[in-house]
Amino acid sequence: MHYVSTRGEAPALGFADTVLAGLAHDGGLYVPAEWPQFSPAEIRAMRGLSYQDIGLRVLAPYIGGEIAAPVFERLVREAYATFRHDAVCPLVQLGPNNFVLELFHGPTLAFKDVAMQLLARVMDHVLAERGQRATIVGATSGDTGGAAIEAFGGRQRTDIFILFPHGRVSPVQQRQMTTSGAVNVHALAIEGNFDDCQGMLKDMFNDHAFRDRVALSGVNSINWARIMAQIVYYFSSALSLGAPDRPVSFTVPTGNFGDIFAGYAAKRMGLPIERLVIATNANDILARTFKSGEYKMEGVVATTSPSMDIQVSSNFERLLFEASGRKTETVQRYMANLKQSGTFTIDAAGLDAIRAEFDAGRATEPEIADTIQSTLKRSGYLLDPHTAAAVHVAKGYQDAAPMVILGTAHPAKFPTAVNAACGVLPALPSWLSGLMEREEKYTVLPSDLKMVEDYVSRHTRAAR
Ligand SMILES: Cc1ncc(COP(=O)(O)O)c(C=O)c1O
Ligand SMILES: N[C@@H](CCOP(=O)(O)O)C(=O)O
Repeated sequence: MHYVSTRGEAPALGFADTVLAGLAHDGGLYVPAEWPQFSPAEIRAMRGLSYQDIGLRVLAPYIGGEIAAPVFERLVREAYATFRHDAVCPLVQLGPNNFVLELFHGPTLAFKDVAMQLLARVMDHVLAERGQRATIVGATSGDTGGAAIEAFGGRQRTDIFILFPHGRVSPVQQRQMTTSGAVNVHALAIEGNFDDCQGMLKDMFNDHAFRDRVALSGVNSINWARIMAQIVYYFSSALSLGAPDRPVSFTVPTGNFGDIFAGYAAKRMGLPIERLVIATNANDILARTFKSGEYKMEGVVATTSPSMDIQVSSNFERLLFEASGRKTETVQRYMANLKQSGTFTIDAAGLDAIRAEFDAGRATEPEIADTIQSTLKRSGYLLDPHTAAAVHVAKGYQDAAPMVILGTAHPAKFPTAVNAACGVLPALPSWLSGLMEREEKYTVLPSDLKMVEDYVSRHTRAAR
């Protein structure tokens, strides 16, 4: 297996190089050169397997033999031993044909742990084999940062710098990033929003001198390994509901488009998926694009689902690549327009291709609050605001296929919003109970590329 850039001007790479590269050298994102295929019989044969064993089968073609099978098996088993539920990602039934896939039983209570726990182990293994170190820089709207710090904190071969928007993450999210205490962890509160943080991260990757000097790597979903690991739970949940003999639909709370792109990948691999529904909060650029074909930035508003307060949805580029028939010139044109004028228009064929695979809807703040309240009343189930956005949007798509809503965060990460919506104050699980009392350590920096690069250069131990 090798991986190609969505912009077509970077060398194709094998699995390990793709993981270390993060973003391609031409500014594009890596995607598999072809989608591995699973026949209905091969999918059927996964029924009844554990989450870990399904993962080993689904992920094997992507590794392409670059990590020896027994080693990869150990990494997978160690990664999911950190989860507090035997099923790793259990399904909970809310009503007839209606399910929540709980992705928040990992150490930081968000779906990011599913991929990050594996990515950290894979990266460590590759770096150790090569005798190298790496500097990891990540941008977060709240959850990726905590998951990355938890997964990479204390590791010998990496220093990790997480850029988060100052004052725009929940108090629990912030403490998960600022109280690690590990010497290789640096939490940077940036005076800006998530798009500013992610924009600077991409600029760092495109500053090749800096990138090479610090051996830059990324753990956002620009890194293919993040998407890859998230494909597994589409298989595991669909298998529990009768795949491949019964199609299943998914509604996914969406920001950076990584999670739902993993669903698209599962479909391309042969998993029968009826609908893939994009659910946004009030920052609805994806829902608007789906309707009009015009991707148009309008500024971000702060919501009770802060992790989805995103305008520049990085993985949408992977979809544009597929929807254009893998025409890298088309992707380059769209991305150049976006950079220049904050907008681009998807051509008719591309838009038809996207509409053939996806549906999309948005949830307003009152709709999210109402959904938290009514779901608690009707099903006795407490949603976090991100999952609630998806539950609201999914209501418009109830048909014959079971609908699986991706439960991306535990409600205790957003206690104020949940309490305001339904009067219940969700408590943190016991292993995190001291979190809010721990001492914080973080540095506030302006949204200024040179200042952030300078900070990273001075504090990394991987500089050449
Ligand atoms: C809790 C939560 N839900 C949903 C999302 C959106 O996921 P994605 O960015 O993969 O679309 C995020 C952040 O990305 C998140 O942290
Ligand atoms: N919502 C995310 C934003 C970054 O997403 P990623 O999946 O690209 O890492 C967050 O919580 O940080």
